[in-house]
Amino acid sequence: MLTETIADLTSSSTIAVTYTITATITTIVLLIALHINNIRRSTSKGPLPPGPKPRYLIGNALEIPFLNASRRYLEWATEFGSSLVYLEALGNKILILNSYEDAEELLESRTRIYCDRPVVHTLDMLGWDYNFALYPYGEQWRAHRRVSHQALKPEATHKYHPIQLKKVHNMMLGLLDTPERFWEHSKMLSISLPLTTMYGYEVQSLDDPAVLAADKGAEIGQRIFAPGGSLVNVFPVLKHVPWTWTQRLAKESRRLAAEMKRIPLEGLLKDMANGTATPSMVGEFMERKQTVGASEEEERLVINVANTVYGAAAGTTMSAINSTLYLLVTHPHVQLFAQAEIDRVFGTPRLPTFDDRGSLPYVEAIYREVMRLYPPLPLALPHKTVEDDWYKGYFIPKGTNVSGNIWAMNRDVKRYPEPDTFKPERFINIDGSLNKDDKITAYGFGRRGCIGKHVASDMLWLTTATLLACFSARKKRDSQGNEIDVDHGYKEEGFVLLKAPIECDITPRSEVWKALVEGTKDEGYAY
Ligand code: HEM
Repeated sequence: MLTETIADLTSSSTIAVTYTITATITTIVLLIALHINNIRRSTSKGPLPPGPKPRYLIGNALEIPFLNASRRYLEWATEFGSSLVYLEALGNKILILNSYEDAEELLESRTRIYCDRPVVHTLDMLGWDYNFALYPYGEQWRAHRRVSHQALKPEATHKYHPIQLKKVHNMMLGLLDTPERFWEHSKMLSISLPLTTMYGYEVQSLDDPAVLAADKGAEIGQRIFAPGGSLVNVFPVLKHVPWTWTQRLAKESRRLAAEMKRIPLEGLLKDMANGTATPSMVGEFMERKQTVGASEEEERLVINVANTVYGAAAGTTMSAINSTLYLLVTHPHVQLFAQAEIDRVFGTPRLPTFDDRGSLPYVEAIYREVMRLYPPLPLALPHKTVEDDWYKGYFIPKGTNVSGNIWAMNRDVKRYPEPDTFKPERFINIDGSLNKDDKITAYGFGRRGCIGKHVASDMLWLTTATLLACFSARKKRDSQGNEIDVDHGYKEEGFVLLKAPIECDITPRSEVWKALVEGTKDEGYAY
């Protein structure tokens, strides 16, 4: 007993000593590296773009915003009179592009230089090494992007139309039953669509184990990725130190990531064995594997893509749908105008289909304007330069993390007068047709731009058109008949822009529209 206790004490004191030595060496190495970096900064190959003055050694580490970052960067752009804003934090170089022209030139025309991603040191610890959206530029990223391109290219997206129609109709049925739970219906649609298209997996409720695993995993990821969230982000060597807070969370995250893969895959294999599988990307691959064979590497790629898509699609889609409802409720005249367009084009009531997209320019303009005003990822995802570059007389060092500030570029008063006002008509010509401003910056830029943008665009358009056709959404009224204002809050935490839930009345436009929605129950109501 005594020997065991002594052995325990000895091993814990050995660990403590190892930990202290590692931490001390790391700190010294880092201080030297930061000092060298400081010297290099002042002897760089040209002036760096303007930005807040860096402090000795730590640079702008104390100024990097975590909450509402895109707005803070726009303020700096105004303060320094420059669309380019440059910061440095603990050796990390950061460039923010606040104008569309800069993003177009650097991230699109010079995409070869700007197509890398910053290294995320906690990626493998978290079990997120499947997520190719965060991969550095290189062969692994290219292989994953090729697989996803096959599944998500414009010519392939019509495959998903029947399932998108069914899921949107399911959401409308949910709104008939429990309109006050709009936020849950929107989450259900945003989550169930990628799981169905990738695995043929039908989510039954928001308590589905695959959904819970993904939700909890994303929450842990947010905590660890957040600035100051984990010291491993700053001192990668700490990855190897056991029994830390990060290690404990990372272990749980790895378990959840494994569950996220296992649950839908097992469901798919069972459905295939029973002959009940619905078409899906992983399902198609598994069939090919069973008939003509496929390597383990090919299987790894396909499963990685399926899980990346799930993570990339759910939060972004939900953000856009929630903004759509908020903007329609707060702009009733826009709703009425769109409904008049739908009634005029349809003649008699019927549910919208994808074939209607070209005939409803005002509905299209609403989609464009929602994405302009509230881009779901206001700073997109950071790119990284693979070599030195020069632009507008400034030097942009190799290894700089470059973010396109979509929030700021969409508020450029020269391109969009009254930029904070929701005005779908800014996309409409005098003759009622759509103008040529169809580049939706919300999907990002260049080679790293959103690969799912065609699927996302179809989904968001259909949801907007069907919601407008079937329902009216209005502010609630108090007992005196006065309108109750909605919560106008937004929170930009980490990468995603989140709309605070609003309370409103969502009612069918008439008994005819209600009957049309009810008629979709035959398609199969999943929740
Ligand atoms: C409203 C919906 C969506 C928005 C606003 C959105 C936006 C974005 C943005 C801004 C990026 C980063 C682009 C950059 O680095 O310049 C991105 C990347 C990505 N998106 Fe989306 N996205 C949406 C939906 C989807 C969907 C539905 C899918 C899949 C079906 C998807 C898959 C991806 C993937 C895989 C990447 C990483 C691309 C890479 O690094 O190569 N996204 N998205």
